[in-house]
Amino acid sequence: MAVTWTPASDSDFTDIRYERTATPAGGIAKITIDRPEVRNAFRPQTLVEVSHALELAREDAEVGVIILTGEGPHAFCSGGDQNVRGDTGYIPEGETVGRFHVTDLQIQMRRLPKPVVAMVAGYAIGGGHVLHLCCDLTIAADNARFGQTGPRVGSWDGGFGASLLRDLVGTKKAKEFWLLCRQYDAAQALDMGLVNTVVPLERLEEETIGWCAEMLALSPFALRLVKSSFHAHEDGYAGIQQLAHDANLLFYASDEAKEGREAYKAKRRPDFTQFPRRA
Ligand SMILES: CC(C)(COP(=O)(O)OP(=O)(O)OC[C@H]1O[C@@H](n2cnc3c(N)ncnc32)[C@H](O)[C@@H]1OP(=O)(O)O)[C@@H](O)C(=O)NCCC(=O)NCCSC(=O)CCC(=O)c1ccccc1C(=O)O
Repeated sequence: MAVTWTPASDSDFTDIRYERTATPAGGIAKITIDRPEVRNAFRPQTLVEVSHALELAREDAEVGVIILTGEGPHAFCSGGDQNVRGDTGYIPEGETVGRFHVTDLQIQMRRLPKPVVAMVAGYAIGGGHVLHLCCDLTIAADNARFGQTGPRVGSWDGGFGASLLRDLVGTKKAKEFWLLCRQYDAAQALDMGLVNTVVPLERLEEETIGWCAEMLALSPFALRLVKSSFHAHEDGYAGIQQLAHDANLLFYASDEAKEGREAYKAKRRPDFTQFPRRA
């Protein structure tokens, strides 16, 4: 399915593009890291903008699925921009002290109650590889290459970069990624369960849209629960909290929960006897 993308924000993004398209089943948002001159490496500003765009997509009731991608055929993302890496983290322009903006972004992607799909052409390397790991699905072009470079450049990610990778490819292979810093092509990535499918580069967006359209045809709240169910185990207490709060959202619509609310407002004792104690 070929689609037309429309810029979808008043924000003055410098490092990304935020676009939307409408399909009969609902809207798709696309966030494109737009720094091809550095293989779409991210600097703090890039991540601030991605985070803002994710929030826009979350709050947009028309949007059901979000695509994260990189500009051009050469790279999805090559991780942290080594030119703005200081001794205190990655340093925003005009500031002297840095941090890892990617820490919060990874959590935001996991928390987001809509599926996030990585659309990968070219390199997904370093912190860029971790971003694809944090996406719910990955659609790869046949020129995609995956790998971690941390130990080569004096860095590592023992968070999602290790744990999610291990969940996908197994401990030995995940350690191989990190201990040898090799790169793996798209066929190898598919073989080891790192990506969902591989298609010719020229069909990458069409295929990704197809997967998004399939999800858009499904129950949005069921998709939300599927996502939080997976993360309940993977993300520990924070994952359980997300799933529990999602369930509570549903419970709020029940007569039983409404009785508690209405009784409180009416300053009377709640009458829960009308509700069955289900076996
Ligand atoms: C990606 C490459 C394999 C692509 O190779 P190639 O196609 O041959 O292109 P190049 O000629 O190498 O690159 C073109 C141009 O881009 C510049 N560039 C590429 N990547 C970066 C980068 N990451 N930072 C800055 N600049 C970059 C390159 O220098 C060239 O510029 P010219 O001026 O034209 O020469 C290859 O480019 C490559 O290996 N790149 C480096 C990959 C890398 O090591 N990335 C950093 C890994 S560390 C990291 O990402 C930490 C991230 C993070 O914030 C973090 C912190 C704490 C916990 C977890 C994380 C986390 O992992 O997320």
